[in-house]
Amino acid sequence: MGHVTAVYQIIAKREDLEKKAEGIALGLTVGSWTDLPLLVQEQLKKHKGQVVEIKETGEDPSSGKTIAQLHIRFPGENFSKDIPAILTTTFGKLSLDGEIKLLDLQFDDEIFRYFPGPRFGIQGLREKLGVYDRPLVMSIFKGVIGRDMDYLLAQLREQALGGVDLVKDDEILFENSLTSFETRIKEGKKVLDNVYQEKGHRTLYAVNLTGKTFELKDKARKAKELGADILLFNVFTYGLDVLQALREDDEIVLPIMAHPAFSGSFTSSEKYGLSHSLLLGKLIRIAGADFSLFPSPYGSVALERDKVLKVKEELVKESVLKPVFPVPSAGIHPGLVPILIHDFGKDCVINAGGGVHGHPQGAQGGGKAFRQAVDAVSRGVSLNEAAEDIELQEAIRLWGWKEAPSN
Ligand SMILES: CSCCC(=O)C(=O)COP(=O)(O)O
Ligand SMILES: [Mg+2]
Repeated sequence: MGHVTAVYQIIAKREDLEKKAEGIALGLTVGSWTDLPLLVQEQLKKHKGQVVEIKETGEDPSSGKTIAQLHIRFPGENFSKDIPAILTTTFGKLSLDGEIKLLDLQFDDEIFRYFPGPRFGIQGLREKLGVYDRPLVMSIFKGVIGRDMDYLLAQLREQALGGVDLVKDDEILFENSLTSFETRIKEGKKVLDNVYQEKGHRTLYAVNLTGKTFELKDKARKAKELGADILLFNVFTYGLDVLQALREDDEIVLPIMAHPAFSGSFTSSEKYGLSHSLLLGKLIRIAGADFSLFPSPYGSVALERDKVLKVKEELVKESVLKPVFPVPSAGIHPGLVPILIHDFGKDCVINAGGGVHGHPQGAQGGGKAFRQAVDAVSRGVSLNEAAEDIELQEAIRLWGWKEAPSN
């Protein structure tokens, strides 16, 4: 039946650590233990949680208490092999119980095989695009709420003409009468096919899958039928299991791009919630997204670099599950391309909204500037030396640039 080991960070008095750990191991599994008759203990043994390790990691400056990691093993006998059951077992009631944060869930192979992981992964997406040797560039529709289809399609065309590989809806664009989901897919496809005919450049469009949970599968199947390229999905307002259900449906078979909207409410605290690497990395991967968006260390919603790199590590590390495209996002402009490639390598998606549309030459100029920045870094040329790249130079004049460290 396997097991899951949960790693928690707690803040408590040193002398209480052991008792707390035992309390979690028993409280979330069989309840009391030493009071039970031996026969019952024998019967319940395989359901009992185990304290595997207690590791002191520091001192909380505000309270003087000890910060520690507790590693607790939960037997697979106790839960069905789905994310809601695993999260409720390991961090259900416990998440409400004082200063405790779930840092990691370590699944053994037995449990792992219940989870699909991405259907396409990095390689599958590269094959769709025919782009193998560089980071992908994605731009985001901006300012399309309240606008009609003509406006949206004109913006789509400009972005595609700039040479971006992907265009995604903004996560705040929902079903609406001016630019409905189905029309966006059908009409968007025509625009992108035209750009392909004209320029030979294929851009894929990630359409925002929204609505009531129990309508999503039908809507996603319809999207597939209409020729959608990718589904954008606000996974954290729905739940990871909904993402998994979309991934596992063999009538949908579309790449899924997980947006981090709402995830900050679970991850932002240093003392409560879940770690970024667990939520935006490991759990997104096992549930089956092909892309994971998260704040980059450098943009407008910056997250500490070490946390971001741990997210990336969970998305791409060696595993039986396919790797997920890391998408560092928010406030990205072309001048950040060198440092993003330094941190994430070529297997990432460089994603921008304002950094594309705010270019002096509009979205087309912005897309070109990003592609020029990626090409310059790939050739080993410093951005300010790529003088022939006019759009890039304009972007640098506007937003500046950040040299990557030499290591
Ligand atoms: C925190 S990741 C979200 C990225 C996103 O959805 C977005 O709209 C970013 O837009 P920006 O103009 O900051 O590139
Ligand atoms: Mg957005």
